[in-house]
Amino acid sequence: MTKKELRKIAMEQRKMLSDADVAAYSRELLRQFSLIDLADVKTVHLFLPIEDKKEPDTFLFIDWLNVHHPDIKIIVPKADFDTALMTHHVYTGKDSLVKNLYNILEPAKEVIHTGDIDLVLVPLLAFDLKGYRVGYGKGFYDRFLEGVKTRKIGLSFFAPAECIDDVQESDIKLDMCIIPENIYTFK
Ligand SMILES: Nc1nc2c(c(=O)[nH]1)N(C=O)[C@@H](CNc1ccc(C(=O)N[C@@H](CCC(=O)O)C(=O)O)cc1)CN2
Ligand SMILES: Nc1ncnc2c1ncn2[C@@H]1O[C@H](COP(=O)(O)OP(=O)(O)OP(=O)(O)O)[C@@H](O)[C@H]1O
Repeated sequence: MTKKELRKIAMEQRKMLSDADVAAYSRELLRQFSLIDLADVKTVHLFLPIEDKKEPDTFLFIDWLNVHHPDIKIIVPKADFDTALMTHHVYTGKDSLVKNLYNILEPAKEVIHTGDIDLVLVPLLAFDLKGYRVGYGKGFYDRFLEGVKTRKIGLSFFAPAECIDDVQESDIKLDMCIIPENIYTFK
């Protein structure tokens, strides 16, 4: 299927989820994530969930990391919709977040992280069995992940599509994708 078709289906599937579904699936995603070896990970980059879009609740991941891996630094993005580029900032707690025009929580302060990132939790609407993904269609994560040496792990509430037909040169492949029931690893 095409990205456009997969995007539409995923948006409809998400709309059907109740808040309780989102919470339960998010806990299952975290349970799967907790099975991954983080021994070499010093820095984790993650997206903050957009209210109303029924994204995985990554605040559960933040809380879990703070308890089980207190030395891991957490980085969150700030998106510039004029340039489709993101800057990356050390997460210092919920109090430091503000909502932008697109209802995305982002750090208010401009302390930019320029060091290495060992692992990125990648938002997506759909992914396929090769590890390609479909997002909201602005290419933010493709631009960000181009040329960054890091482990890329997608988070999805739904099982993979067989194949994304219109993959482009600029599309970045995931190393893994977590769904509530399973972890997919791509070569
Ligand atoms: N939590 C989270 N943060 C993220 C992403 C994401 O997928 N999830 N992004 C991943 O790349 C970037 C943001 N991408 C986005 C793209 C579109 C819309 C949005 O609200 N679109 C409108 C349509 C607006 C338009 O087309 O002008 C909508 O869906 O109603 C939001 C975020 C960066 N930050
Ligand atoms: N590295 C890049 N440099 C320039 N343009 C890019 C790059 N990556 C993607 N694009 C462009 O951005 C647009 C959106 O790409 P695509 O449909 O793959 O977005 P997406 O992966 O669904 O969205 P997102 O990454 O925001 O979640 C496309 O027109 C694509 O050509």
